[in-house]
Amino acid sequence: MFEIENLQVSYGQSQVIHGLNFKANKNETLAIMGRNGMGKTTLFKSLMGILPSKASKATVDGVDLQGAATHDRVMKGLAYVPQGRWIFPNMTVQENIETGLEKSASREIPDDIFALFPVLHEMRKRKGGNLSGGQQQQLAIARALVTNPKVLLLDEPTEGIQPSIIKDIAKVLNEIRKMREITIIVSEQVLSFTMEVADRIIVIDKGRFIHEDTRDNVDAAKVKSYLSV
Ligand SMILES: Nc1ncnc2c1ncn2[C@@H]1O[C@H](COP(=O)(O)OP(=O)(O)OP(=O)(O)O)[C@@H](O)[C@H]1O
Repeated sequence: MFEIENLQVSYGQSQVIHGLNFKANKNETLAIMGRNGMGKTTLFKSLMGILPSKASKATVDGVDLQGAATHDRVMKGLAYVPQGRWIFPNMTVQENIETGLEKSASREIPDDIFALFPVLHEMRKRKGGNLSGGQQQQLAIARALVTNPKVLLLDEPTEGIQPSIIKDIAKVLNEIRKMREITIIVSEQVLSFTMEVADRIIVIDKGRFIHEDTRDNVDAAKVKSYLSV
C-alpha cells in the first residue's frame, strides 16, 4: 500500500500542491488527471524526492519515505518514468535498460522485462534514438521496472504518441500489473487511455484533488469538462 497524507509542495513562496491525500493498493492503477499546469509533474517529482515537499505521511508498505533522497526512494520501492521519456539516444536499448540497474541490488535485467517488451529484445543492439516514440516510451518503462518497484509512477506516458500506439502502452501497463502485482500511478490528460488502465480516476486542479471516480462508475462528461480548457 502506498499512502500519502497532506502533501504540500512549493516553488519558493508559491505553493503548487495543497495538501493532497491518497492511498493506492498493491495491484491497483490510479490515474491522476488534469490539464497542463495543474501540478501533475510537481506531484510526481515530489513523490520521487526530486523536489522538496512536506507531508504528514508518505509510506510504501509501511516504510517511511519522508526526508529520503531519490535513490533511497528507489531502494524503498518507487520507480519513475518522467514526462518526455528521457532515454539516452546514443546508448543501445540494452545499455539504456541497464542504466536502471545502477540503483538496484541486482546487475541482471530480470527475465520478464523482455517478455513484457518483445520489441525491445528484437532491438536491443540498436541505439535508443533510432526507436519510434512508442518504442522509446516502452524503453523508459522497462528501465524503470528493472529495479522491481512496488510503485511505478508514470508522468503522461501517452504525450506525443500516436493513437494506435497508445493502445499498446495501455496493454503493457495492464500486463505489468498482472505480472508484477504492483501499484501504478499514472498522470494523464487522455480519458480513453485511463479508462483502459485505471481502477480509479482522480482529477487534480490547481494542486488540489477535486473529483474521484472508480472506473466502473466514471462520470465521463464531468471528468472531460475538467480536462477541457
Ligand atoms: N520550476 C518551477 N518554478 C516555479 N513554478 C513552477 C515550476 N515548475 C512548475 N511550476 C508551476 O507549478 C504549477 C504546476 O506545474 P506542473 O508542471 O506540475 O503541472 P502539470 O500538471 O504537470 O502540467 P504539464 O502537463 O504542463 O507538465 C504550474 O503553475 C507551473 O507554472
